[in-house]
Amino acid sequence: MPQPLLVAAAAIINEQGQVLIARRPVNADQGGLWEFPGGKLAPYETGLQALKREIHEELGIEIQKARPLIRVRHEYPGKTVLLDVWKVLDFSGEPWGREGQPVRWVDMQDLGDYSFPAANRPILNAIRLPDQYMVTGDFASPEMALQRLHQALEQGIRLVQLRAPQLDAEAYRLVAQQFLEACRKANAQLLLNADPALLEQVDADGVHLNSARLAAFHHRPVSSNKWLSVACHDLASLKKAETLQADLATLSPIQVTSCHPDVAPLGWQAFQELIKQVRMPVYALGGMSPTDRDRVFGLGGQGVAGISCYWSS
Ligand SMILES: Nc1nc2c([nH]c(=O)n2[C@H]2C[C@H](O)[C@@H](COP(=O)(O)OP(=O)(O)OP(=O)(O)O)O2)c(=O)[nH]1
Ligand SMILES: [Mg+2]
Repeated sequence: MPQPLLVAAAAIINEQGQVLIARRPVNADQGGLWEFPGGKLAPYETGLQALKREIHEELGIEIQKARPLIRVRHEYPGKTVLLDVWKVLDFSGEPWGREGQPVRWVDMQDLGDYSFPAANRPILNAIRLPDQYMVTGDFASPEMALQRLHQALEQGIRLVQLRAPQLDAEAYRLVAQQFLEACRKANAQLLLNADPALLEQVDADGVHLNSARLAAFHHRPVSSNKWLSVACHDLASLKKAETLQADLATLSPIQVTSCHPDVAPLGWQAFQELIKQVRMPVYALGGMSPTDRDRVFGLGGQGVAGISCYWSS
């Protein structure tokens, strides 16, 4: 494999939740396209050092605090880049295009209106997805499920997967419809762990494919304006998720879990090694707690997914 060109780039988000993008010069590589500000690492620089230097040079601001968001390796004809993208949590100054480049604050939902380099698709997904992903656990009645959903939404959960293998298709549809209404009111996103065709009846934000469905599909089963989430357990399933052009994946079990106590966990090192090999936001699932998020960021993951840590009475 060719040595990639190392590039640090910043996802800078303001108090209104808008993202800062800049336009690349027309005569540059990927010229005329929009980008996340940043640039090449100088020799002996770490990603964060390069980020701070480039952002000061290009935008005139000082990064106070940032955390890793996603690392994307991409092969362009004649050039391989490894984009080390950071989420800026605090900065001082007012950004402006110091090199004459147009810069613009863009609403999250409008990012799709701009053309970015091909490498950027996973970055755009990583920016739009939260760092916690709740998967529903057991419930005795739809009322109980809704009550638990409300608790989780109150605690800040903004991405929900309705997993209910105990329900038949009709019962699942009814609960999904109620979940969708509750999620819409809370500005949260709902993914259906169900046949993707159900999206025609329940207009949720996307679907999550379990292992059986992942194996059954050969093409992306949902349109590009819906999320495609995939359950992965090893490199083969992550690669299959990439083939389906999935937007996000869960990788499990990372630790021992109460729901699958007999399955050997992957552990943190395997989590890091596996996600390096795909271009997708990946959530750590299995024996997680919200406090594991910083560790997950450091290893290149999107955040934490869980049943028991979010779905509790
Ligand atoms: N900064 C940035 N670069 C990106 C993005 N997406 C993407 O494919 N790239 C590619 C384009 C380039 O091949 C490479 C960045 O290199 P660059 O030449 O812009 O780096 P630089 O800012 O140090 O530029 P320069 O000082 O050498 O002119 O990464 C992105 O979102 N932001
Ligand atoms: Mg640059």
